[in-house]
Formats: sequence, C-alpha cells, structure tokens
Amino acid sequence: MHPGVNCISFTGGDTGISISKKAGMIPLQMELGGKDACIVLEDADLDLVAANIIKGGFSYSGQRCTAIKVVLVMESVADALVEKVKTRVAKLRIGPPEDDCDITPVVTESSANFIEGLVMDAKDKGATFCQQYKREGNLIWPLLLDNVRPDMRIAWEEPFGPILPVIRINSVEEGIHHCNASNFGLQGCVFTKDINKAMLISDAMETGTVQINSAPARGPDHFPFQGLKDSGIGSQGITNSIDMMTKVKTTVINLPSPSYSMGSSGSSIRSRI
Ligand SMILES: NC(=O)C1=CN([C@@H]2O[C@H](COP(=O)(O)OP(=O)(O)OC[C@H]3O[C@@H](n4cnc5c(N)ncnc54)[C@H](OP(=O)(O)O)[C@@H]3O)[C@@H](O)[C@H]2O)C=CC1
Ligand SMILES: O=C(O)[C@H](O)COP(=O)(O)O
Repeated sequence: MHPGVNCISFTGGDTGISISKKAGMIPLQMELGGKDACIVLEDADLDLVAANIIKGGFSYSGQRCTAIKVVLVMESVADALVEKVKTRVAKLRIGPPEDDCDITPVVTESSANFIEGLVMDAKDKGATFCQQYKREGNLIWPLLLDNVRPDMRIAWEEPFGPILPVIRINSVEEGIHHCNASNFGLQGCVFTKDINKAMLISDAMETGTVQINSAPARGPDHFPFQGLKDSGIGSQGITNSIDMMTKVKTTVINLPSPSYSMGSSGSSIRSRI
C-alpha cells in the first residue's frame, strides 16, 4: 500500500474485496455488489409489485448494485405476479441507448458472457424461461426465469444484467432464509399491506437497507447507504462519509496541579504512596 494513502472509499464488485484484503490498517468504506431480494407476501398489491420489479430489476439493464436480483414470491400468488411482470417485460424497448431504449447493451463482452453462463446453467437445471433467451453482441433481451431453485447459480450470483430469477416460496421464513444465506447484504424489499409484518421481516433481513413496498434504491445522499457481508464496509451518506474521512485526535493538557484527567483517585493514589 502506498504510504500516502490514508483512507479508501471504493465502489465496485469483487475488486473491493481484494483491495480490503491488502489495506491493512487503512480505514475503509466499501460499497460493493448485491443480490437484493424482493419478498412478496400473499396480501401484496401485485400491480405495485410488478411495476417495482420492472423498475427495480430492469432499469439500467439491471446494472445497479441496488437492482432487484431475486424475487422470492409466495407460491399462492406467484402465477399471477409472473403474468403481470411478463406483460410489462413485453413492453420494454430493447436497443441502443441513443434511441432511448429501456434495455441497452451491458457494459462489456465479458459481462455479457458471464450473464449468458448464468442463463445456460439455469436452462440446464430446468428453470422456466418466461421469454426466449436472445443476445446480439452485448445486447441481452430482458429475461424472467421462473421456478428457479437454490442449486442454480442465478439463485445466488449477481448477473449485473437484465436477467431476473423468481424463486417460489411456501413461507415467509423460507424467503428470509434465502435472503440471509446470501454472501451479499446490500438492500432488500418486502411487499405486503401488513406494516407490522413488514417491520418484522425487515428486522430479520440481514441487509443494510430494506424498502417496504418499493424497489431497493440508494435514496437521497443524506440517507445512510451501506451493505453487510460481501456488500460492504461502513456507511456512506453525507455525515457518515465526512465522519469516515475524519481522524479523531485527542490532546490532553495536564496541569501542574491535579486535574480531572487524573480524577479524584489520582490524589488518593498519591496520598497512599
Ligand atoms: N454498493 C454500491 O454502491 C455499488 C456497487 N456496485 C457494484 O459494482 C460491480 C460492477 O461494477 P464493476 O465495474 O464491474 O466493478 P469492479 O470491482 O470490477 O470495478 C470497479 C472499479 O474498480 C476499478 N478497478 C479495477 N481493478 C482495480 C484495482 N486493482 N485497483 C483499483 N481499482 C480497480 C475499475 O476500474 P477500470 O474500469 O479502469 O478497470 C472500476 O472503476 C457490481 O458488483 C455492482 O453491484 C455498483 C454500483 C454501486
Ligand atoms: O450509484 C450507486 O451508488 C448505486 O448504484 C445505487 O444507486 P441507485 O439505487 O440510486 O441506482
């Protein structure tokens, strides 16, 4: 580490983990990857959920740390939700950013190849393709994968592209368990009309932030923004970032006569001596 470096604030993926391993005693602020879960309960407003899945899962072609990266939906409402999302996916415009399209090429060819690897793994293991998989160069068509199971890579890995897995759950506990079994812990969201249940689920989710009835998002800059586990170290936000980049220094002036820092015990120690 260069001796001039006295603090590192980094945003990115695995690079951040390798930097943190080399950083030694340098203070760190790491905002890294995510596998943000969207937990959907039976009483959720499914139109609201579908709209948020499109916004949360497919905006910037899924290339946001805070994108929804796995949907955990109660089996009893899964068919209805998947149909609603499918209808909205069909309306997304796919093409170059110059044409103001919704889904545009992902950032690099290696990223597109990585995403394709996740899709092929899901195909081999029996996921249901809600759309036909299509790719031209780095442009990947939006794809919803239903009936994803925990043995598929897409259940755990971050595609950083327009591919969204749906895992059907039979209990809220199953959803929380999947969320917490992830290496990541950036954000998550829960959809339900029961605010008490939502708060309990939020408390149980091991993520830096939980959005209730909306897609994950960083939020305004004065909000704290942090990830747990492999998603980060520390917290961003105006005051948090200033604090992180500030060193605390204490100077104590000791007066010739007994002072507070020596405490009343100071004089009693002397008198005992
Ligand atoms: N939590 C958060 O706030 C956010 C996290 N992310 C996460 O970022 C990832 C995607 O971004 P991606 O660009 O692929 O991430 P990377 O970790 O691959 O790269 C991030 C940045 O690090 C730079 N970099 C690469 N190697 C080194 C190195 N050895 N030393 C110093 N800098 C280096 C890269 O520069 P160069 O391009 O020149 O190689 C790039 O600018 C995803 O995991 C995503 O979730 C994304 C947005 C926000
Ligand atoms: O830019 C960032 O730091 C992250 O991608 C989160 O931002 P967003 O949730 O506003 O997209």
